[in-house]
Amino acid sequence: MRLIQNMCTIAEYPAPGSAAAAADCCLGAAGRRLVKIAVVGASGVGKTALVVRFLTKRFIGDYERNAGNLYTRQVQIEGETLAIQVQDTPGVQVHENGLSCGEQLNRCIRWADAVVIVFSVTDYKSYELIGQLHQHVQQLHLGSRLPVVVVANKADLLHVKQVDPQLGLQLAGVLGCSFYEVSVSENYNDVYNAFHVLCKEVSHKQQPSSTPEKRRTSLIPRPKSPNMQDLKRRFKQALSAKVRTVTSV
Ligand SMILES: Nc1nc2c(ncn2[C@@H]2O[C@H](COP(=O)(O)OP(=O)(O)OP(=O)(O)O)[C@@H](O)[C@H]2O)c(=O)[nH]1
Repeated sequence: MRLIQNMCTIAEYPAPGSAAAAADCCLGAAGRRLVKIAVVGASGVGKTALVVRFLTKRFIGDYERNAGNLYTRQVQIEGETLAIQVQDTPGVQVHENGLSCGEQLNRCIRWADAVVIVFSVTDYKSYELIGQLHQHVQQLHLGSRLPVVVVANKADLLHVKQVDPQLGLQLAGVLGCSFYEVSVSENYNDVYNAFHVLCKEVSHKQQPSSTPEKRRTSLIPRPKSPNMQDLKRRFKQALSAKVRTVTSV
């Protein structure tokens, strides 16, 4: 769904893949490091609500159909301010022979540095999609394992619950992802934490484990420590020279 009007706190960005988007692909505003996140999942699971909550802290409850909007905010990760772009996506369709991800959705996934896969605890089918969606995401990023967080939404709707969150937790564990059960309508902190953990993961991935400078330093051979025999010999030489000097005086 598309965010309803009047979100003046959110800056809208050009669609992924456009020339304007390509221009700021690595650095966000003010030269900050940029983390690009796509939010995917079945229709109606609360993707737009999740994005809006993360960006504005507000739950509005009424959203238009998704127009594939891209939004931005800044987040502090380990003392650094990162620019974050969040891409809301159209709901994934399911057909007899599996997932049907349109080209728009695939483009968003390819563009992203990380993905939030959302399902609703009130919709078992949306949960069943998670495994396939995760596989699809990784296939579009062959060669580099994309950070993914699985989010189980609508935890407040206990009376119509169809999925035990434990199932989500187990599945996320099998897929090697973090897992958050949230109620977008009732709790901002869990939503924030889900995005925060993902940003942290991307941030660590973006930073090379050791800088070229460090690597070069580690390649310079360290001076050999003198061996004990040599030390003893030199010590004896110095001692006898001193004795000679003393006796000659
Ligand atoms: N009770 C409750 N309702 C929620 C929650 N999150 C979202 N909703 C409602 O679920 C409905 C669908 O939310 P959307 O954010 O539009 O879902 P979507 O995944 O973007 O849907 P598509 O655009 O069709 O893919 C809306 O009526 C929201 O108000 C939640 O945590 N609790």
